Amino acid sequence: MAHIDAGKTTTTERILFYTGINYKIGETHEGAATMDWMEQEQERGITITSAATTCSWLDHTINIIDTPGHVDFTVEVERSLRVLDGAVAVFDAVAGVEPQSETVWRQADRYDVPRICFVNKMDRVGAEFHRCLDMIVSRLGATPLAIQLPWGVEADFKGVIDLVKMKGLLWSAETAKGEMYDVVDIPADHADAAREWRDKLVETVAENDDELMELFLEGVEPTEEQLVAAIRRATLSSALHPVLCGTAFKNKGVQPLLDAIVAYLPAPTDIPAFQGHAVGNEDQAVERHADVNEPFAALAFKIMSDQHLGKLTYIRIYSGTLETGTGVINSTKGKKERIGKIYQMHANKREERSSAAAGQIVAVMGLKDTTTGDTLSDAANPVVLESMNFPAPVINVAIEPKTKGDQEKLGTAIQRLAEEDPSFQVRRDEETGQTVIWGMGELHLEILVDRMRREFKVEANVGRPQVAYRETIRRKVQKVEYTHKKQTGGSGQFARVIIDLEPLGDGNDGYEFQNKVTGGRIPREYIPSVDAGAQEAAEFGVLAGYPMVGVKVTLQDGAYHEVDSSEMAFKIAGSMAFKEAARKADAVILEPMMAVEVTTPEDYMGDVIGDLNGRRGQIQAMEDRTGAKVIQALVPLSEMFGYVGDLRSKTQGRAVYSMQFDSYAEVPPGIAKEIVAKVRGE
Ligand SMILES: Nc1nc2c(ncn2[C@@H]2O[C@H](COP(=O)(O)OP(=O)(O)OP(=O)(O)O)[C@@H](O)[C@H]2O)c(=O)[nH]1
Repeated sequence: MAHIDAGKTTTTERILFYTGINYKIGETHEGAATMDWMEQEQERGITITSAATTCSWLDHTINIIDTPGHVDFTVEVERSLRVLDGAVAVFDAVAGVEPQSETVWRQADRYDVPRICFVNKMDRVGAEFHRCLDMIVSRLGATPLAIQLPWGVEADFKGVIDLVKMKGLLWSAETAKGEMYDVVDIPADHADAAREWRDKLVETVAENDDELMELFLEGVEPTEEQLVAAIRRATLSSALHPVLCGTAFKNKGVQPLLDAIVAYLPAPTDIPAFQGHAVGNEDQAVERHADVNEPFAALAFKIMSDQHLGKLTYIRIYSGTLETGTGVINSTKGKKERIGKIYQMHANKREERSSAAAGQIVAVMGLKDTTTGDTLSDAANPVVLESMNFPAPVINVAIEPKTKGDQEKLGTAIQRLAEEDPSFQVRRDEETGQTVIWGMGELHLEILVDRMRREFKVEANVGRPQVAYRETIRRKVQKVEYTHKKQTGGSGQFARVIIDLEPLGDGNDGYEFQNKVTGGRIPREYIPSVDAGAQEAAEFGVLAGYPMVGVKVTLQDGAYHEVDSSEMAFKIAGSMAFKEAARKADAVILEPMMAVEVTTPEDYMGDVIGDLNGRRGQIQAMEDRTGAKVIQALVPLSEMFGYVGDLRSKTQGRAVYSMQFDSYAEVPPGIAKEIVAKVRGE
């Protein structure tokens, strides 16, 4: 996991090469990386989907998921962190801890994933290992544990000083692919630093591990075995994060990284328990362990449609075993599923297996109803494992098929892509008849549209990206009454409802419904219809057609008619009452705010800040970073379109920026008016 371009894919390619999976190293900038197998990934040199692969090192099986760094694909990181037991955070030795590395670090905190750090690109001009250590402290609030020091830097980077073994690891032959390195005595010019940092290492570990502390207090130098065991314990408890360095591109430092993965990151059996709950009862905890003798339980974390095979579901097996042709239950949805085939995946290649067991990550074919986040379990012993969080999409675009034929293909494409990607949503605007697709950012939507064209042969006109606004209310309104009454020919329609509508508050962006009608004033069977009607109305807001979030509907009272009432009548009444109440409750529009970070030479700082202010940005912080200024600001997404070009021309291409979603905030009244007027075509 890392910020974009830190070198995750390059490092993974080296790993596949050294572990014997690949015979050739695929370079990302040549479009040949195994892990970036999608056409779009190879063209753009970035990772979009997280490919899963399996390799073996020192008699251990390692499952790797190479995740994307671009913030638009954060959902991929989320699901990977949910199913992996450990992570390697890759940093660029020049840029250090960048904003997206901070985000993924926090995601890993949330899932309590132990991590080690790899400071990559030590060969680049400006590389600084120690600054990176400092930034791990200042930006991530974490405790780095340097278990290596760089041996040389930039063009002179030769290898690493191993502070655990107290040896030098030297890659001497630049032409070879770094398969061989020599273990030598620490060179004299690095001896003092090595001693100093070795002492620091032992001290830091001792502070976080009682066993080592005892030795330390007795003044006994720990053996290599004792030290490794103590580092492992401190890493598994996330107290410390071992830090290594190297240059994946120049083939130095990757094998010791693999050694460290085996030595310090957890095996499934190191995890005390995997948490879940009983079916239908979230309060009743159920635990699973990495044990083949326990009942089968697995989490589906990714769906991929393969043009030849159909739907592949990636699962992480937590307990028990799974065999082809057997039945399991999707305990999240309460549906039976049959396991067609089981594959061990190597990026987009696969090997068929007859069974798989606890600890493994495999793809299975034949599942019908399972979507990302669902638990599959033994039918006799169902459990629902903790699922994952998915962020809300912040941007949308209207898409219009060119011909009738394209219309059908578009439907299929959208359905398949939405199955794969939980951060991709679709809505049909009832009034305009337009299909609107929602995603995480411009790049995300661009890739989706591109995939529709290439993989599903859909020709379509695509509108300009729009900000995904939302609506909410500011105050509570009580006893809003609506009566739906219609007399057309035969039986009429009658339904009366009285509702309260209030903000949920506390940043809660959900929807809640409570029924307080008693004494049969509205028959039981009609209550869900009122709820459904209100939800349908909420989906299209009352100001500008955006989803209304953060509201609670309380059904207080109502009336029905023996003959003329129906579910439909109550649904309409629910919907109309909701709209009327929302209009009275001071509805407002919310807009996504982005956390923007700009790194610029000092000369342009004034221009950059002025420009951000002009975009309604609020400057949050400014700091120095080796010859440059870093500006952090909160800016509405609607003001950020085209920022790439503007920043480039204002700073002669010398500033860079990154941005990610931060929160939703109320749109100032003047701008809200403009948004409403635009939607209404005024
Ligand atoms: N100088 C130097 N360049 C490197 C090194 N490692 C990777 N690169 C280059 O940095 C660029 C980005 O590398 P990737 O491996 O694609 O980075 P990534 O983190 O996988 O990027 P995303 O998946 O798009 O987030 C490529 O041009 C690599 O060749 C390194 O150790 N030194």
